[in-house]
Amino acid sequence: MRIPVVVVAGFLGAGKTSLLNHLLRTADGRRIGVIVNDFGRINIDAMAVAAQVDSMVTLGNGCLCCAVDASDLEEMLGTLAEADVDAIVIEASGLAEPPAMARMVLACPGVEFAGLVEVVDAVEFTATRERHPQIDKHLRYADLVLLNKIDRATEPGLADLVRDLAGGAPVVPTEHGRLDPALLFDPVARPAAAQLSFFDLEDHSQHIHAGYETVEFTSDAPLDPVRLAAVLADRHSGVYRAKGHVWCGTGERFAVQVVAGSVRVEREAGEGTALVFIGRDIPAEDLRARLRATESDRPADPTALLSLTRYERCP
Ligand SMILES: Nc1nc2c(ncn2[C@@H]2O[C@H](COP(=O)(O)OP(=O)(O)OP(=O)(O)O)[C@@H](O)[C@H]2O)c(=O)[nH]1
Repeated sequence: MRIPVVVVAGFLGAGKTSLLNHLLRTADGRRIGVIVNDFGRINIDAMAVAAQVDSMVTLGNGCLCCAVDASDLEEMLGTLAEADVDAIVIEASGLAEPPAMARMVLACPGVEFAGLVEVVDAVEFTATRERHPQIDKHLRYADLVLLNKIDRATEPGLADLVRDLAGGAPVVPTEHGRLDPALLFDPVARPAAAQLSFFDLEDHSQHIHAGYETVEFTSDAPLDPVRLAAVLADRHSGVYRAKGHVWCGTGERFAVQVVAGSVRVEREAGEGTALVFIGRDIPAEDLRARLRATESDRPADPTALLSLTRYERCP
C-alpha cells in the first residue's frame, strides 16, 4: 500500500506547527513521519515537533517548493517510508506555494498524495490577502481548510468568505489546530485529494516568498530581558513573524512567537537563544546589532519579557 502524504500549508504564523503537534499528540497508534520546512536557516519548527515525532526530515533555508527538486523530495519521502510510518505530513514553510508542493508529491512514486490542507489565520487573513492576493488561489486548491484561531476571530462574514474561496472543500473552524485526525488519515473520512494536474507551472517570482527575507540570531550569553523586550516591542514594521527561544541566564528559557501584532512569550525548559525574524525590508544589520546589544553577563528577572504577551492587530 502506498503511504499517504498530507501537505500542510498556510501563511506565516497561521497555526501549521500547532496542527502538526496536535496530530502527533492524538496519533492514537498511527506512526506519523514528518517533513518540516522552515524558511530560515534555523529550523525552529523542527525543534518544536522533534520531541513527539516518530521520524522526521527537516529542510531549512528556503521553501521546499523552490529549494528542492523532485528527486530530493523523493529521497526524503523514501527515508520516511523506510522508517515504516503509516502516514507522512509535510509542514510547508509559511511562504511556500502549496500547489507547487502538492504537484511535487504527486510526482513521487511509492506515496499517495492525500491532500492539501490550508491553515487560515482567522485574525490576519484579510490583511494578508490584501498584501498577497495569490493566497486566494491557495485556498482554491486546498482539499481541507482550517479556519484557525477561531477563538480570536472578530471579523463578520469571514467564515463565508473563506468557504467561498475554498470552492467546496470542507472548512473546519479550529483553535490551536485541534482537528480530528481522522479527517486527514482515515481514507473514509478524508476528502478526495485534488490531482492538480491542470496547474500551469508558475513563475517563481510570483511566489509569495519572493521579497521575504529572514534574520537569524543565536547566542549562548544570557540576554537582558528588559532590553530584549524593547527590541521585540519596537520591531521594524517589515517584521511579520518572529519565533524562537530566548534564554536570560535563569533555569528556564522562553518560547517567543510573534505573528503580525501578536506577541506570545511562554516559559519552557532549556538554555541558549535562537531567534528567527521573517519579513520584508528588515534592516538586518540594525536588528542584529540591537539583539547583540541585549547580551549580558548575568541572569536577570524575566518578567519584562513575559509581560510582552499580547494580541493586537497591526495598524
Ligand atoms: N489564540 C490562538 N493562537 C493560536 C492558535 N493557533 C496557533 N496560535 C498561536 O499562533 C502562533 C503561531 O502558531 P504556529 O503553529 O507556530 O504557526 P505556523 O503556521 O506553524 O508558523 P510558521 O511556521 O512560522 O509559518 C503561536 O503563538 C501559536 O500559539 C489559535 O487557534 N488561537
